[in-house]
Amino acid sequence: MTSSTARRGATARARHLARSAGAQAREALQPLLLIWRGARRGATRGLAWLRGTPAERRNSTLFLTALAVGGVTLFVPYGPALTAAALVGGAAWLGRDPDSAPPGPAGDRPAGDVDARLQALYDGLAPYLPPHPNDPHPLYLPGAPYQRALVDVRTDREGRPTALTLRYPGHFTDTEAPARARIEHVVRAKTDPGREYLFQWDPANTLLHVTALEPLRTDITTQPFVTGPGELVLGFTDPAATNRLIPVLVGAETLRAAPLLWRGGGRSGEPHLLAIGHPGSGRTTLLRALANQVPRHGDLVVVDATGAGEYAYLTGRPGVLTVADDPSTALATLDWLAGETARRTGVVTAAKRHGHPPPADARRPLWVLLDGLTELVALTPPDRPDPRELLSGPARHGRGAGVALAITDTPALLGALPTPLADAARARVVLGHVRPEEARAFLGTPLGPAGPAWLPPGRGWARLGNGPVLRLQVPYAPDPFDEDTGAAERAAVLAQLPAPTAAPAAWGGRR
Ligand SMILES: Nc1ncnc2c1ncn2[C@@H]1O[C@H](COP(=O)(O)OP(=O)(O)OP(=O)(O)O)[C@@H](O)[C@H]1O
Repeated sequence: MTSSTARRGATARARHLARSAGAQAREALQPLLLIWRGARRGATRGLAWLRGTPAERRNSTLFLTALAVGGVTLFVPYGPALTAAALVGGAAWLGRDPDSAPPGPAGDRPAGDVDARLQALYDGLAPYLPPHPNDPHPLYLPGAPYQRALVDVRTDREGRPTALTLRYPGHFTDTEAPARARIEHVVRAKTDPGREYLFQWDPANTLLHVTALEPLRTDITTQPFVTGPGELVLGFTDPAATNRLIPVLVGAETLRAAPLLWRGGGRSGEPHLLAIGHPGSGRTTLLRALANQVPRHGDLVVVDATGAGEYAYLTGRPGVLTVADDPSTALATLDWLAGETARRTGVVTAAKRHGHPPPADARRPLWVLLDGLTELVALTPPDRPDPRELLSGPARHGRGAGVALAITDTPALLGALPTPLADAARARVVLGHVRPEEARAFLGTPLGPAGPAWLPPGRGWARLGNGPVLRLQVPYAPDPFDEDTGAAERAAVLAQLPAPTAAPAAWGGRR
């Protein structure tokens, strides 16, 4: 052994001894550190409580506490020892390991970061929640500690807030959507703009509960989903929002995911669907995801006003009546649809009148998917009927005739819908970011969870009838004929569909 090797060995031994001595000392001092940490946390929370509580309540609570503690210390046998034990026990409980400790920024590992972030949030909110002139104890004062108004803060391991409750002054206009939106905007911007938050306002207690939501999965691809007859999967949502999970294949793994199901057409409370979004938000993908599921449930008609040929792969497959992707064929198809709905309605009514079940050709579900209503209106020659008028009959009578419409468009569609269509299209989907007032007008209620600054394509919200607004991620349903589509995705789409039986006809296989 050389002398340098011997020196290195001695140094390593010395380091090892020092490390284990340090570890033993830390272990021996652990209870004291625990109590010290707990005492600091207790003091911080106590101070926050003192600052944030109105004087009358604060004084009466302090008086009662002092009375109880004094009474126990002076008059109960072993009172002083009991009081000391309670204080030490309380401090030890508060000082438990950060991960199991009661949530709160103070004393946790990334405390500096968390405190700075929460203080920035508090300071950012202060201008929007100014004190009332007569309020002697304002909740929000520039420069005041954030603990005055931000309570119940929970953070993740990186120190980012995952849940918090903020108190706001009683005079804040919490019933007005723009005022709420301003506060929600500040909270998002100052905590983590990349995350999605659920804002729950509690006007009765002047509290706002903020919860960071886990992102929805974006890796579910179109596939034969396990659904009941007549149910189509619009996409997937939060498991807590539905009472149903279905198996889905992601890569080689089978997972359980929460589907958002739409039952269109006959006997449905939401017989028709409207989806709005800006270009690139995933409207075509939503319709393709629906189209791939239809052949198992009924007949399919596709009207593609975009003319991009993104549904051509459906042409000639059993159950696909037509794929109309030029304006003239599209208008002829809608004309036929109006007549077909009237025919079915007449047949069903006559059968009922005679006490017979309606014949199969009037009952077979017919799903009509229309991509780009406004575009089709713009392309319609002046001497042809307006497509919106052609859709009014199917919208009004579709429920009884087994006809379901699913229409996508831009948010501009809102003001231009004929009443029968607007009334009957009770399944509504918003894809991507649209203006809050547009979302509110379209869904009939404000968006619940506010989206992050960036949304992946196919991400949005859905509302079925008068139900709640739910988060939605549409499954990836690419055009298998697109050269950018990967081989696995192409195979997945084609495997979902019955093989074509006919060569593409001039205007599909219209019957
Ligand atoms: N659920 C999804 N998962 C993954 N990628 C998606 C999803 N939805 C859409 N995309 C991708 O986003 C892009 C735009 O989608 P899509 O064509 O469906 O949007 P659009 O609203 O119809 O827009 P445009 O009118 O411009 O076609 C496409 O590249 C598509 O593959």
